[in-house]
Amino acid sequence: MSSVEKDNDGFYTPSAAAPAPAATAEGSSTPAKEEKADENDKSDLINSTFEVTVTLADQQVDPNSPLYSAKSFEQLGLHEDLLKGIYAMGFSKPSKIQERALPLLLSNPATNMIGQSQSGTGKTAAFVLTMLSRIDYSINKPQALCLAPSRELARQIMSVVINMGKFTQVQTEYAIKENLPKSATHVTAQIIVGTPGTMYDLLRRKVIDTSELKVFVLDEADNMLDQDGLGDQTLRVKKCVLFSTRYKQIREILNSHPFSMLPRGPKTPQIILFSATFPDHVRQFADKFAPGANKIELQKNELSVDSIRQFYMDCKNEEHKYEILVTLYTLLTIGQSIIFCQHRHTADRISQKMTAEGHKVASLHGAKDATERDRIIDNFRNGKEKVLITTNVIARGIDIMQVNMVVNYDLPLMNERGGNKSEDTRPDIETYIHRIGRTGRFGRKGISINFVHDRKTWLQMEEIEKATGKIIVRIETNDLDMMEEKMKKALK
Ligand SMILES: Nc1ncnc2c1ncn2[C@@H]1O[C@H](COP(=O)(O)OP(=O)(O)OP(=O)(O)O)[C@@H](O)[C@H]1O
Repeated sequence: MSSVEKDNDGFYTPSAAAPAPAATAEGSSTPAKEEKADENDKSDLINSTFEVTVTLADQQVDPNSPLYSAKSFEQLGLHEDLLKGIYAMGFSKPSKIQERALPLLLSNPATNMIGQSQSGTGKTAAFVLTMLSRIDYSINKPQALCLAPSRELARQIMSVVINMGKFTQVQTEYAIKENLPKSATHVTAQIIVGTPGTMYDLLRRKVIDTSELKVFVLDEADNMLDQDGLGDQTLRVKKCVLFSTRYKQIREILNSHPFSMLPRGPKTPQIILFSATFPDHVRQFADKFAPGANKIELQKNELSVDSIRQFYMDCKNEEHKYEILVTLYTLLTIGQSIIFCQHRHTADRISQKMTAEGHKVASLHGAKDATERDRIIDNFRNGKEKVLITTNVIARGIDIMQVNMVVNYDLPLMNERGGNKSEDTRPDIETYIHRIGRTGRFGRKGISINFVHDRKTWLQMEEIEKATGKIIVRIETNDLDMMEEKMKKALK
């Protein structure tokens, strides 16, 4: 049986086991430290720094900023090798979520965590450092699994694991389509990062043995647990994991004390859930998924960072939306920008049309094959492409500092989440928050522009404004100079 993997842009595609590929440059396997560092240089997934206008006022010393911390990384009890990795990445102080979460994540006995913090505030480092801290480097067995909703995000997380762990002996593997582990029977890597369908497939076929598992992370946890999203597949992964650890516990007890009583509760790995959003309907489920968790939560009015200025443009109709986008092209290429559409075919259509008219844009969505997806996102990451037209597939987690503009060509709607809600035209508030969070990373300035073109879309935007508590300012579409001036001012 081949499992089914659901992309974040709402489509199911089979994730049958593909033949194991040769090791790739993005860290599908990391046999030796030297090789790893070298591979990193080549893949350069998170290091591109071209043309970034960093306007970081020192938010890390402002107690009201999500980037603030009263502590240093040394005070968080991290191993020296990890401190070296952190400093090599250019981090000097922890952010608020790192300062608050890491002591809880690293304390013993290990306790589950449900952590919420705005997009771009450093959640990845918090869970990556936990994985790297908890594994026993002398054991060549999987000890930390991390699930993410898209292959792009899984690759990015892997890049952080490899960079932060570059002074350790960590070995890593992917569980994503077409980057399957080199060994078809037995994974020896300690950290595995992947998407839930492929991870489940590898667990089910016992290619991944989780009897030594210490940490189980869900990044973008609300999306990973949502029954309209990836919830079923994530649950299956968890069941496999729990079965395996419980089985090992029973075996150990019976081997040493054949007549002893079995302990009541199963010995489970530490479960870590992180996201910028935890809507009410997922919160209860998250509590069950990560029982007894320490919690770090945001208030509803704190969901997005203030450094992202939000605008809207009144378009006359669908065709006018396209015209405005083309008019914006010069502004879109000042830094880098991501244009979000509702459907794959819209993303393709717009990008084909703009390309034919001489503009340089790329499109990315879940219908493209894995190699092409990797090539497109890597080109965007290293600045070869400046404008990316896409679907919700990269709405979450993708961290590219140079992105200073996000355009919601179509507003995100609940019916894109899947299920049978094709009539549901309510705005998808969480996806909106994640989409605009692709800009304004770690204190940078960014702007988001929503296109509205009729009463329905206007009301949807109003609902978003109410739910997020942030004002969305109108920009005139017929005064180009004023538009440019307003937008440049917002980015200063
Ligand atoms: N302490 C730090 N000092 C400097 N930069 C940091 C620090 N922590 C994280 N960063 C950088 O901030 C950026 C955003 O971090 P990260 O991607 O972990 O955010 P996130 O909270 O997971 O966002 P999202 O909700 O969008 O997934 C990254 O480029 C990361 O390298």
